[in-house]
Amino acid sequence: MELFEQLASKIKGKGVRLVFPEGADIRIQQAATRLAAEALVEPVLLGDEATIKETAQLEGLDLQEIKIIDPEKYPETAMNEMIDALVTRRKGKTDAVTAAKWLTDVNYFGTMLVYMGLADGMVSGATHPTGDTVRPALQIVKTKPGVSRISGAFVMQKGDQRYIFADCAINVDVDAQTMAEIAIQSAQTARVFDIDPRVAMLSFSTKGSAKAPQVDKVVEATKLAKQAEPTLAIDGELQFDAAFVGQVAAAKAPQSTVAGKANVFIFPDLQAGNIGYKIAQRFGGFEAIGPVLQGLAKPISDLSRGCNAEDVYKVALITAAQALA
Ligand SMILES: CC(C)(COP(=O)(O)OP(=O)(O)OC[C@H]1O[C@@H](n2cnc3c(N)ncnc32)[C@H](O)[C@@H]1OP(=O)(O)O)[C@@H](O)C(=O)NCCC(=O)NCCS
Ligand SMILES: CC(=O)OP(=O)(O)O
Repeated sequence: MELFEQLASKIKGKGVRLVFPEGADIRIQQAATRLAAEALVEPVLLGDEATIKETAQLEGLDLQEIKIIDPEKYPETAMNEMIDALVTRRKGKTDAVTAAKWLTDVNYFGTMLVYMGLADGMVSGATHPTGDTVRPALQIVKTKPGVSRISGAFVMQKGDQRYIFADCAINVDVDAQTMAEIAIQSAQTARVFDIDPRVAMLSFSTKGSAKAPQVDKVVEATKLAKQAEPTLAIDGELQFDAAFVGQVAAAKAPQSTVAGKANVFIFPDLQAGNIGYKIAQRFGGFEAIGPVLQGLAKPISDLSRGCNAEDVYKVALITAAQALA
């Protein structure tokens, strides 16, 4: 069964409540109506009800079955409870005035619905940049036990080829420890998507071909990841061609058991990761699904602003499956 059919069969009829803060966006509405019609998700759209319905009507979409919450008209008692919960969660870092201000932002409001258990997950980022989408989750939902940094992976898919790229979305620069943690998290993400992970720690150098502090970081990260998970198939530092192409691997890293056959690619910083996935997507014709946020305590997913309704639908399936995991 194809990946998204598998996810759909897992979540169908389970009543997973996903909040979509960008309720007036047509791509969100198209995905939400499809998810509701297929009984995969119970979508909750945030925003001004009249605007949301006007957009839907123009596109001929029927939102009868879909819940809409206008944060501006949220009942006063419920809003006060939300402010209190946010202030308590922030443990002295955020006062009630700031909390009330934050909650005028749909991403904070949606994140609080998830944090308070009033929704099971959230999908946003079709119109908001990643920072604005994920910051509330980093501040409020925070990491799962045992994880120190959240990161963003993409599932890159074309035909029967499927790979994981990370971090392509969150950590602007990483030290060796964080890069090692991202590698381990990404191997776990790979298993969720039926990929048996072989992890390449990417660099502009292969096995000492160049000397620079940036290369040392990748070597150190590889060592730390191996120490943390000795059975994981992981190697570095590797250039992308050595990681991916058998012939190049034979020349550049003949001793490596990962080189030439890697399927999980860990980038040394966000410049490389974000540029890398977009090149594979736009030149290489790969579908880029994600970013799938790794390490959050509750599922909140970001979208690329370049997404279409199909991307929103797929990210929603992943988010709903994470909510049931
Ligand atoms: C994600 C991002 C917005 C966080 O930046 P920020 O808001 O300036 O982060 P701060 O350092 O102020 O931290 C805010 C909170 O989030 C937490 N946080 C930040 N990054 C985190 C991470 N990777 N994992 C876990 N927590 C994190 C901090 O600990 C802090 O928590 P606190 O308020 O409880 O102390 C920022 O790293 C960013 O812009 N990344 C790039 C996003 C992007 O544009 N990607 C490309 C497109 S996908
Ligand atoms: C993931 C990503 O690059 O997002 P955006 O295109 O919205 O910046």
